[in-house]
Amino acid sequence: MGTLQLEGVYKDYPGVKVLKDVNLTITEGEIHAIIGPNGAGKSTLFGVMNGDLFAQKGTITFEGINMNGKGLDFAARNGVSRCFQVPNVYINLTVKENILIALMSKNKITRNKLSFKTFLAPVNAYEEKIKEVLEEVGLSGTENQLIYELSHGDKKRLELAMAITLEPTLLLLDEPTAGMSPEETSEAVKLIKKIHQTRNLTVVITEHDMSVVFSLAHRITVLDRGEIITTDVPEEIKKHPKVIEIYLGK
Ligand SMILES: Nc1ncnc2c1ncn2[C@@H]1O[C@H](COP(=O)(O)OP(=O)(O)OP(=O)(O)O)[C@@H](O)[C@H]1O
Repeated sequence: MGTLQLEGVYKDYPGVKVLKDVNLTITEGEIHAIIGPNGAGKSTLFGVMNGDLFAQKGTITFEGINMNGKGLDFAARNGVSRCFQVPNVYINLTVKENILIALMSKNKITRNKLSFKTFLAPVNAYEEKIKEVLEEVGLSGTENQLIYELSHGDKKRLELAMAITLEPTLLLLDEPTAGMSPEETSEAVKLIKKIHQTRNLTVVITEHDMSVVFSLAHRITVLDRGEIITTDVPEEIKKHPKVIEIYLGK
């Protein structure tokens, strides 16, 4: 459970070759960080990992299931959830309604199959679950707030709540602390650690903030111009010449 395998993966956009022969195993239960300079292909790699993007060559399997290009819904149904750099939340709805949408999609209830009355009915049934998940991410009491009233950090917490509502075994977090204040960043690190532990998850993050990477990751993969330079434990990564060149400017 929870192992993601990429073998010989190539991903091009029209006229741009991005991922080149990517071979990577994300091991069950680890927190694995993907780092690299801007444009290295980190977001593209994420898109390929959860089937949002189709890799022209290679295989992507999660728990033995082929994920390549199968789409976000397929990934979510098979235990893979993703949070985006810019929180992917419904801005015209309340916090509670956002969680409700995630819960309903998990239970395959689609709005167009239901009358408005029955669409609203599950709210009561899910009330307890909504409360629990908001408490888990530190958003208790915000149920009826509209999204524009939330701080950036709280929008990220809400997106995380929506992702874990889907009960994934693999959670992909694309720059989980981007745009956060130092206080929000340190809270986000604590929250990711807690959720990883209590939910027994495999987690992959991309992140530019090396203090976040080194406080979270068990293993780190360095990506440069679409190629994996190395995958190793943090102590070794800190000594790697390419990492020193990119991140410490030497
Ligand atoms: N939809 C697209 N069409 C064409 N080229 C794209 C597309 N998306 C990304 N690229 C290009 O692919 C390369 C890798 O982009 P990607 O966003 O994956 O890198 P990244 O490492 O996540 O960068 P950053 O750290 O800036 O977010 C870049 O050269 C980018 O311009």
